[in-house]
Amino acid sequence: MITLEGLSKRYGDTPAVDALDLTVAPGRVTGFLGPNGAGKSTTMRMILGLDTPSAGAALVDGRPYAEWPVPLAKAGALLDAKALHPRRSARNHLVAMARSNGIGVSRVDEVLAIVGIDSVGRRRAGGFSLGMGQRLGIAGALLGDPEVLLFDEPVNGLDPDGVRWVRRLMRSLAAEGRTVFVSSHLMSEMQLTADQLVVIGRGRLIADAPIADVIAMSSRSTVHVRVPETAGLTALKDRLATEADRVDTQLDRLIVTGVPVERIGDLAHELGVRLHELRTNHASLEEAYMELTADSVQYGVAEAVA
Ligand SMILES: Nc1ncnc2c1ncn2[C@@H]1O[C@H](COP(=O)(O)OP(=O)(O)OP(=O)(O)O)[C@@H](O)[C@H]1O
Repeated sequence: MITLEGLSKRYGDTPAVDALDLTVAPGRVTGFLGPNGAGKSTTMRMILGLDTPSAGAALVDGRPYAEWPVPLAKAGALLDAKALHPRRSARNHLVAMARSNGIGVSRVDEVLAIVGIDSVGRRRAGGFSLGMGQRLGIAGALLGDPEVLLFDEPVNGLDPDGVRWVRRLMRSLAAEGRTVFVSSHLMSEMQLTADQLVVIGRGRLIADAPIADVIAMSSRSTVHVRVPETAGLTALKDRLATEADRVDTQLDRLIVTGVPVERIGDLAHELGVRLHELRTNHASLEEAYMELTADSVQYGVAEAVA
């Protein structure tokens, strides 16, 4: 488990992370989202003791990461896949990491095989492609067989096969009861991988909720109701107008925002209105995310008018 308590980091006058309170629970994949400069990497660095908080605390299983006797056995991370000695072989890079944590060298060969780069383990890591470098970074994260895993943009540079592999790996690590905290800008990928979403903007928490709730809360999620009789359509529309955020009519169809599908079904039943269709049109995660972060985008460009 990861716990953030009032976690803050300032660089000069700029707050990079601003009073974050958060629990990242085991047994699920938690996606960590936010616009460029939102503070995701800074938060991850503070969890790993690589940056010192200006205020508050970041705890891994109740203690600062660095205080664990074998840190790599508690938490493993992929932060910057390029942060390695370019002339060292991939295997030697992992051997050095393992030795510093008292981890047996046999585990190095295990993790090289898990990430699928065992055949190139003796090649210089500096000559690796972006995707191979990511795999090596993930091998490093898995080295201590840790309970907590942090991945900053893990699918960066991976081909579709590699992306699927990372998705399955994250899901299986979470299924084993581990805490998996992963940042990404790829919304479609997050929608497939994450159970829980944490969204930050300008260093502050915007949302911490199951992915299904984030999507359901979006105003882009609507319920479509098809009503064959005009009188019924009008009656249901008038009734919905008292509690919906918005009701639009398209021919024999009502498009309702802000009322759950179950409630609409109940209201139609109460009014004796016959329905030919009742379905939820879910927003995509990308739509929900854009809406949540609209006020926090620092480096956005004005959207072109079609
Ligand atoms: N070493 C540093 N010195 C000064 N400012 C920094 C430093 N590191 C980060 N920042 C600033 O802190 C803020 C948060 O940056 P951070 O890299 O954590 O964001 P991020 O959410 O990871 O962004 P991205 O999605 O672009 O990777 C940004 O405004 C950034 O410019």
